[in-house]
Amino acid sequence: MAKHIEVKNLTKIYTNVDKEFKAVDDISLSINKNDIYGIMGLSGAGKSTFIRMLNRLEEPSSGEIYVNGENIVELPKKRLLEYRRKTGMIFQHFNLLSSRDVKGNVAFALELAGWPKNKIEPRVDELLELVGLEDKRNVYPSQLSGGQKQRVAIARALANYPEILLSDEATSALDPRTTVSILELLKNIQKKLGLTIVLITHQMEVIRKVCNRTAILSDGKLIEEGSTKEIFLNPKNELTREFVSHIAPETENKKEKMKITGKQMLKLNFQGEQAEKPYISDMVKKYGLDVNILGGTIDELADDKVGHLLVEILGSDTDRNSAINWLKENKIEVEEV
Ligand SMILES: Nc1ncnc2c1ncn2[C@@H]1O[C@H](COP(=O)(O)OP(=O)(O)OP(=O)(O)O)[C@@H](O)[C@H]1O
Repeated sequence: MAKHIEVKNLTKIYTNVDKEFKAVDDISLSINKNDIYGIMGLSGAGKSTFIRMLNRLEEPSSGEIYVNGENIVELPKKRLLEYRRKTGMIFQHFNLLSSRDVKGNVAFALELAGWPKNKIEPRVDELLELVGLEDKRNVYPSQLSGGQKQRVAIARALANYPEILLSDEATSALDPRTTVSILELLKNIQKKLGLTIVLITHQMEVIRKVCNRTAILSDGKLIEEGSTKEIFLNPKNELTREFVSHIAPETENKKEKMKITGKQMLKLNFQGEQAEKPYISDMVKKYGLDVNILGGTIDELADDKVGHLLVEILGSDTDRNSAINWLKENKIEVEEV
């Protein structure tokens, strides 16, 4: 995969009164071309500061950001403007101009970029079709729903054929159903236009639905990074585990009880097609065991699925061990919890 954005030791220090505060603390990561790269963290983790440094709406205190191999931290003003034009951005509160109608809002980005007048209208029509708003071209933002406003903002962000789209909590102000439709739109335009999308969110659902790679931030630091599949399948950090919690509260109680009674609970991690195959019933038949199923989930990811099952396997130690080995031979991860 070709690297599109490479961030090296990026740090942002704010000075409040005379105290220094690291909002982003020495983050290094790589984003490939055509990724939908999710950055997740709690409020105050540094997500906004991080993404705003990617187009230098925020100036880094130190570190480098290579985009197609060029360090954009060092870009002179004119080149920075050009780069920003090729890096669209959408926001939680849409940032539309209330005095302009839908077509005027989209045209604004083209006017700023110096497009000739006769080329603006056909491009606006093309963009409105792309986001499904052809019939709203003469409507003002105050007459639009949140989802429609975000579609206008997306059309505007795509106006100058960007290679990168930055999304700053674009679905946070939307209801769940509208969130899904905007995420679907992002997924479609990514494919259609070959974009690289970087999005920040505090919702793991957003990551699950659209992102192929994910970074988790906490207190300005990168605490985990990898394919979304790996993060859902095998979260390493405590906080990531919490975000991807596969274990319902009642199962947590059972887990505590089992600890007290000395019983062993296993977590089985399935991926892709495995998540739908009847491994447990096959294992029961093969080894003559009993299995107590304590909980389970299947997470549908953007382009894959992962499943988790919490079980207690009842039988002799030898049969149990053989069954566990058989699961492992079938490439199912088995974890003692
Ligand atoms: N201009 C600023 N001056 C001082 N501190 C700031 C400034 N901007 C952000 N911060 C601080 O930096 C930290 C990270 O903020 P940031 O907005 O990047 O976090 P976030 O993860 O996007 O949070 P949220 O989801 O709440 O927006 C916070 O503690 C915030 O108070």
